[in-house]
Formats: sequence, structure tokens, C-alpha cells
Amino acid sequence: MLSGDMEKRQQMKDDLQRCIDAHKDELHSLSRDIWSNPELAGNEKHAHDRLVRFFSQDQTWTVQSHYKLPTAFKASWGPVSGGVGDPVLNVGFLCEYDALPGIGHACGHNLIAEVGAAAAVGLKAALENQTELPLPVKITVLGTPAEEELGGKIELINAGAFADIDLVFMAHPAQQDASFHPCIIIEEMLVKYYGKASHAAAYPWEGVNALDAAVLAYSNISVLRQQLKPDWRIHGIIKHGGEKPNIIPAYTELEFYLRTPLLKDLCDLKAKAEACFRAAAGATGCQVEITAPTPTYYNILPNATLASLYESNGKALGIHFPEQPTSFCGSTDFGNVSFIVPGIHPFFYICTDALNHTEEYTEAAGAEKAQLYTLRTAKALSMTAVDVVCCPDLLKKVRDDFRLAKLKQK
Ligand SMILES: NCCCC[C@H](NC(=O)CCN)C(=O)O
Repeated sequence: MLSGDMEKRQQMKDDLQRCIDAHKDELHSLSRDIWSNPELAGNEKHAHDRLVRFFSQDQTWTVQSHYKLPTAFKASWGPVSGGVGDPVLNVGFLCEYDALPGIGHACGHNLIAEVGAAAAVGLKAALENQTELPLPVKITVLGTPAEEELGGKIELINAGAFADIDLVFMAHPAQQDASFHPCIIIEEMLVKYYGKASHAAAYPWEGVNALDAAVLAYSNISVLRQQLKPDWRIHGIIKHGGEKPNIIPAYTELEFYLRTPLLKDLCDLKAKAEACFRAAAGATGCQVEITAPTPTYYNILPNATLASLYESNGKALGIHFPEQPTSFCGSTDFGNVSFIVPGIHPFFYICTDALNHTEEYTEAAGAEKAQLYTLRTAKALSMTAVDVVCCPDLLKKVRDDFRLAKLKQK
């Protein structure tokens, strides 16, 4: 790398940091507004409108509201630099903004939206005056709703929203900073038992108890759990358990999440779980219906080059990456994105010991003190994008890593 090139990259990184700092109040007010108006997956109308307004106020962004999904959006900027006819390098940033039932932004998706917006605005500032980049560059921000439920990114993939994106960046709040954490595959099972109602005291022998089936199913799964591999997960709730103690429940409904690191393990786990659900139906005389209401979320593919660039940029900003992150291990529809576009989904600390999906985490995600960590994450992501757009060798390595990671999955 020529020293002039290094200087240019550093200059761009300084520009983006200055820009993010200059917008810090506006960015905080964006995430705080989303935090104050929590909306469930697929219903993020307020967050959608707020983010659309955020990008529309700068007329250099082309903004498409309701992009392919009612609460998704797209904001694009560029291309800038490069030669006529050169392929454009399209850098994507993702904003999530759905909340959880009852506990609001307990997963900090308001901060994911802020990171995506800040990183994109920062990269734009870094690119604005560049005339000699190796390729023309454009920026695409996608507002991707419904991560906690429904798999918004999967719907957007199927609708072609990622087709022209070359690199994709987002970051998720957690307990520690980590440039990579795999996240595991998840599939949902919805189980419905159909029995027969009867007066529970007068004619119990006439009833077929769907709640008994649900309880047995729950117990069967609990017994199964001790025979599962340590990194498999199965957990569920009884969503509908009957109407009244003196009516034998004719209908019950359970929702279970099944998770494994590998797809082939998921097939084994599904077969075992299904046997548990059917056995409960057999024992009680109920009919059972088992469906998968949402698409499978895949594991996140690693990208070693992006992860190492993110770590060195993060360290330059004072981020500490523990040697052995014990970070959060849920699932995300970003996994599916990572199979079609090279990308990175680091986790970041937000100045709390609280755990995701708790009321304490909701509190932390709206707090002023999370801002330093949120904006520093946005800067590190944006700086990583600068490295790749300025250096064709790095872009090639990112693409090679992507191909290799996919091959290793087979
Ligand atoms: N269809 C259910 C998907 C649940 C996804 C959820 N994701 C997270 O908690 C991570 C980020 N919000 C989960 O892992 O339970």
C-alpha cells in the first residue's frame, strides 16, 4: 500500500468520524424516538416514517418508502468516482427497528437503526469529495423490518432487494463487543391440538382434553432436552391453553423454537420434536396439526477479512474485543443475507450488564450512555467500508472469504 493511499484512507476515516460526531444529537434523537414508540414486527410504521424523514431531509439521498414491504425502505446515494462503464460497488447498511411484545426495545433494534443510519451518513461524507476511487461507489441503506418475527430480510431477499448490493454491514447490541459471533439456525414450529369440549365436572368422560395434549407435549420436549447436543436449543410456550376451568379445552396452541448450528442437525431435531408432539396427541386422543409459520433463519457466515478490518478500526477507536467472547447467541435473519452477500454483523456493548430481552436492557437501549458505544460502532463499520472501497485487494479477499465460507457449509 502506497503511503499516499494510506493517507487518503485515513483522511476519509477522519472525515466520517467528524461527520458522525456532527450529527450525534440528530442520531440520538432518531433512535430515542424509535425507542419511545416501540412497534412489533411488520407494524413498524412510526419507525419507518421517522427513518424515511431522516434520509429525505438531505436531498442527495433518493428515498423509497414502503420499499417492497409495507414497513421497509431504501435510501440510496451515488455513485461517485470511478471510470465510465466501471462496475459500481454498492455498499449496503441495514437498519432494523422492530421491538418485542410487552418489553419494548429489549433487543436494542432502535440502536441498530441508529448505527446503520450513522455509518451510511459517515461513509457518504468520506466519499463525497473523492474523484479517484478504484471503482465508482454507491451507498444503499435498507430498512429491514420484522427481525424478531416473520423474517423481513428473507422476504426482501426473495423480492430482489439485495440483488445489486455488493457488501452489507450492520451491528447488533449485546453484552460485549465481538467482530463475529455465529448465531444459530432457527425454525419455528406451531403446534395445534384439537380435542372436544365438555362440562369438566358434569361430563368429563365426554371430553377430549387438548390442554392435556399441550402439557404432555411440553413435558415430552423437556425430557427430550437432556438427550440433545449442548449447542442445540428447543424452547416454547403454550400460546392458547383453554377458556375456563369448567370447559374441557377443545383447542390449544403451542409455539416452539428449534435451533442448531448446522442445517443437518436441524432436520434431526425437527424429527425428534415432531415425535414428541405426535405422541402427546396419541396419548390424549387429540388431533394435531404442526406447521412452520415463518421461514428458517440461517446461521451467520463468517467473513474473516471484514472481521479483522472491523477489529482494527474498532481498536483504533478504543473498542475492547474480549479474547473469548461469551456474547449473545440467538438467531437472526441476517444469517440468510450472509449467504447471498458478503457482510458483517458485529455485536456491540451498550454500557450495561443487563441481558437482551429483559426490561433492564430496554432501559439501557434508550439511555444516553449507550450513545458513545453506538456511534463508535457506526464509525468502525463505516471505516471498514472505507478500507474495502479504497483497496481492490481487500475487496477481492472479502469476496474470496465469502465463497470459501459458503463452500465450508456444504
Ligand atoms: N422467528 C423467531 C425469530 C427469533 C429471532 C430472535 N433474534 C434475536 O433475539 C436476535 C436479535 N434480535 C431470537 O434469536 O430469538
